Amino acid sequence: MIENWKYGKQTPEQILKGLAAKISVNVDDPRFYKFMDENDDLAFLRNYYITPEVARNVGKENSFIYEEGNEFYLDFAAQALSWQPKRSKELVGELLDDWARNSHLTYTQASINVFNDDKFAEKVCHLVGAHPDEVAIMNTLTVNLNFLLISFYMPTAAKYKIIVEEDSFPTVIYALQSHISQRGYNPNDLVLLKPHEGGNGVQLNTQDILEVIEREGDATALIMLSGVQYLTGQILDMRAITEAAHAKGCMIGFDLAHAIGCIEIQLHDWDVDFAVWDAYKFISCGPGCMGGAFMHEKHKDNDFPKLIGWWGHKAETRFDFSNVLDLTPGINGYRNSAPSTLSMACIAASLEIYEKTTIQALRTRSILLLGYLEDLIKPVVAVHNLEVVTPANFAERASQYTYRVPDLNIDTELASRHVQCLFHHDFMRIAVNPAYIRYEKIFRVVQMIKEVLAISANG
Ligand SMILES: Cc1ncc(COP(=O)(O)O)c(C=O)c1O
Ligand SMILES: Nc1ccccc1C(=O)C[C@H](N)C(=O)O
Repeated sequence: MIENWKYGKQTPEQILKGLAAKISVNVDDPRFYKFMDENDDLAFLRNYYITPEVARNVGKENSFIYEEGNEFYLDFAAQALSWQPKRSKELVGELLDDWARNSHLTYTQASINVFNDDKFAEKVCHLVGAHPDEVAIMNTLTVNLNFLLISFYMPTAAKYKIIVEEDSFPTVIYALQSHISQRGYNPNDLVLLKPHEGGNGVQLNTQDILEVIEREGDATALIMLSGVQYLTGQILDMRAITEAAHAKGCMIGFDLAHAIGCIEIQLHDWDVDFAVWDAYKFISCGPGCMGGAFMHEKHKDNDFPKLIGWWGHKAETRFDFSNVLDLTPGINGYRNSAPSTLSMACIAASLEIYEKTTIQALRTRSILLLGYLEDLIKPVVAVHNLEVVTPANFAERASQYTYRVPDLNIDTELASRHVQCLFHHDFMRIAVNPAYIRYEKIFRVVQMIKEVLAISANG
């Protein structure tokens, strides 16, 4: 599942221990995070982002993150929104200036962005392991999912079910149910993948999924899963599941919201039928920014039902304004409207950063950062008897660490310490953006969690 782990059989724990031994300290010693931050090949990347700051002297003098010179926020909510690239404002500003100066879209620099949205697909495709013409930059995740379900959910009397995770992000369930109802089937025709029995009540197991596909596949039209499960950070084995889906004649799609920018993905080689993502999570393109969609090139000339608009017409003749459609083959034929140039400017700013590194390098950094977090937090969660639901095997987890905090009201305490992470029910989810989180920040967030849990236990 992990394609390019440069450390052979060593776990992140072993690597970190080995590095700490080299400078004769323990992993939990502050000298270790200093050493790691000073010797980090990707440390330069964070300079391309604006560090969130707020007014400093708001009290809490006793807490050491408030020392002069320290960054204020401890940002671990990359699964909702990531830092702003410095270039975003510049590029959006250029666009706004251009718009102010020129009254007609075709005379502005904006037009260059709008008319070349194909160029953006060329830059994004390597993040999902696709060919350029298998990727379209368009809409937002749920909209793309709804568009693609029109094509990829084609139920028949004998083959009409959809397999999906029980703990899927709700939008996926809503979208699937709406399609099932519209085609006259029953929303209960969703086959829900349950967490592994005897496991921690949340994690899935590849073997279980393959068994469900074996059992239900003949009556199943579509399998729709996450690439990375949003609650646990678990990576699903997209290659194995896709193979099993196809063996049963099912279409398969993935929600990559928490996967893009975090893990290595090879949609083309794995033969995935379609995938959708948004761009405001790990890849920092800004709140509500346009996302993207993938459709395998084998479906390029499909005659599936689909929704069509003028931006799907071939670019060369789109502006002939003929009423005779000449559709762009592949996923780019699914584009309906002219893209949002403001979104494009933000995407451009973020992609400039991704061009300075590789997804393999980011994944390696993310594994080590998460390994460090795990090393530090293990004793803390053990003391409080909290259940970790992120896979213990580093190859099976993306860039998030989750544990359950039943009956512990620690979210407001953490927020008041400017720790940003996400809470869902009793899940506490700490997401680490490998593009800018430093080892020091991880050290500090664990200190905060320790402090807050101690208060909660005593209170
Ligand atoms: C796993 C997952 N899928 C889908 C979405 C919805 O994305 P959008 O708001 O772009 O439709 C989110 C987050 O908002 C998500 O975390
Ligand atoms: N778009 C948002 C707007 C507001 C608050 C959260 C979100 C999220 O994206 C939640 C996230 N996707 C999650 O994994 O819970």
